[in-house]
Amino acid sequence: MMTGREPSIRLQGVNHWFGSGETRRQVLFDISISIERGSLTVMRGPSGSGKTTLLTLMGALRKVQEGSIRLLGQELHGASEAAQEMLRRRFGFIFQAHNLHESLTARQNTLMGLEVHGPGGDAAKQNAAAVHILTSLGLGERIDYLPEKLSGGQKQRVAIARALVSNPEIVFADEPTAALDKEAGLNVVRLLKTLAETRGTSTVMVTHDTRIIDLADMIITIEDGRLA
Ligand SMILES: Nc1ncnc2c1ncn2[C@@H]1O[C@H](COP(=O)(O)OP(=O)(O)OP(=O)(O)O)[C@@H](O)[C@H]1O
Repeated sequence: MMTGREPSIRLQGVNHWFGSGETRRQVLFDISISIERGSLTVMRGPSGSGKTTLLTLMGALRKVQEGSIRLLGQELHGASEAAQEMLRRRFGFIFQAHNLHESLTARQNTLMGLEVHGPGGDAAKQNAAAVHILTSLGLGERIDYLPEKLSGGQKQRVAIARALVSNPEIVFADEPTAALDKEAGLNVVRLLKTLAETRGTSTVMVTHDTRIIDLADMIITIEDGRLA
């Protein structure tokens, strides 16, 4: 369990390689970072610098090759697939390909974010949580729309609702506001900030959006696989 003082995420001496033999190439070099509970951390850097690789390592979506990654007090390096899966259930992921189910409405897609926690739970409460989060993302009028009736930015917001409806302890996001206009993008960040303050949710986000960078508690800049 989370102790009060342990950071949400702590990396020490993380190195990472892709490929094997002749084509083996190091893409991350000696990364050490500590991310506090309830903080908004922005990761930025040039294309190909290693941001997505680092984000997926932190999210327990990729095997740790060298170094230590502690998430919510648990060491990832050497952890079993089952242990990693248990951790991932405590996270929300917002990636660019929103992968909504085309046959499900915004509400039903959002409720899918609760399915990973297994059956059970109070259906009325779950529905209220889905409606609440969709409304706070400006989709109150679109709750029962199918994705085909939504714009790219609206679909993106449904994907964000799905990632947040379970009250994850850590949110990992890769350019979550890329498809959104200025106002919608700021709404997403305000929502994440509110979750940070009220629930201690930590967010790690890859973004180049300067308006979001201004709101960050910590900025991580990666260049050629190294912290700059
Ligand atoms: N599966 C893979 N196999 C081999 N090389 C990879 C793989 N994934 C990424 N790379 C390489 O690792 C480096 C870091 O990639 P990564 O996607 O982490 O960068 P990025 O900073 O997220 O880039 P972008 O901003 O363009 O998304 C790049 O040189 C990339 O070509």
